[in-house]
Formats: sequence, C-alpha cells, structure tokens
Amino acid sequence: MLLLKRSADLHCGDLWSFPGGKIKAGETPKVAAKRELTEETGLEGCDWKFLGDSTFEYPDRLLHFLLFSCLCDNIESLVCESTHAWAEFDQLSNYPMPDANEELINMLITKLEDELK
Ligand SMILES: Nc1nc2c([nH]c(=O)n2[C@H]2C[C@H](O)[C@@H](COP(=O)(O)OP(=O)(O)OP(=O)(O)O)O2)c(=O)[nH]1
Repeated sequence: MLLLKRSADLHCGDLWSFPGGKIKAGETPKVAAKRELTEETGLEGCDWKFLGDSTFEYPDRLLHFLLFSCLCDNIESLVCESTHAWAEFDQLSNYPMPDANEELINMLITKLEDELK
C-alpha cells in the first residue's frame, strides 16, 4: 500500500496518509481519486474499486471519505513531492496516521480480505 507523509503545515500534518484529497466541483468521486493519485504520485492506477464511505469529525471539521483501491503496475514512474512508503497491511501500525484512518483501514481489510489471502 502506498502511503504519503503529509507536510507539517497541513491539517493532519506530519502524519502518514493515503493519496487523496478533496473532490472539485463537477467531478465524480472516482475521477477525483484518479486525479489526486496522479497529481500526488505521477502514477496511473488500474482496476479501481469503490470500497465504501466513512464520516469522521475532527474538532474543526467534518470529513466524508469515499475510499477507493487501485493497483499500480508502473511504480517505477512514481514521482512524489512528499516522503512516501510502500507498506504491507501488517506494517501499517508503524506509520502514525490521522484518527479517521482507523475506520478506513478496517474498511480496506474487510473489502480486500479475499485478495489479501
Ligand atoms: N489524503 C488524505 N487525507 C486524509 C487522510 N486521512 C485524513 O484524515 N485525511 C484528511 C486530511 C485533510 O483534512 C483531508 C484531505 O484534504 P487534503 O488537504 O489532502 O486535500 P487536497 O489535496 O484537496 O488539498 P487542498 O487542495 O485543500 O490543499 O482529509 C488520508 O488518509 N489521506
């Protein structure tokens, strides 16, 4: 799984997160997910799957997440401004993440269980 370290000056700064960002007006969630992946990593994913949604309330904002998975087979073309890491599922606890990610990771594990076997 690809993780990106958020800059210190951002919300959830200095924490590890999944590639992603806010949906722009007029975009479908999937188009936004693809755009964010490419903007942040230069990668084009394939085999996109919608895994589910989740809402999390931080003290200063309420966020609604739409979680997608994809496969990347061209990882040598990764170009990333942020520090990045490829992590196995059982290594995720080594990467401090935003509070909202606990539910996102549970969703990932549940939805991708068969593929992880
Ligand atoms: N990308 C990403 N954001 C996460 C994760 N977990 C989590 O709580 N967040 C929060 C942090 C931010 O408040 C929000 C994502 O917004 P963002 O700042 O990355 O969005 P963006 O790239 O569109 O940034 P901007 O244009 O608004 O600067 O979701 C995660 O795993 N990945």
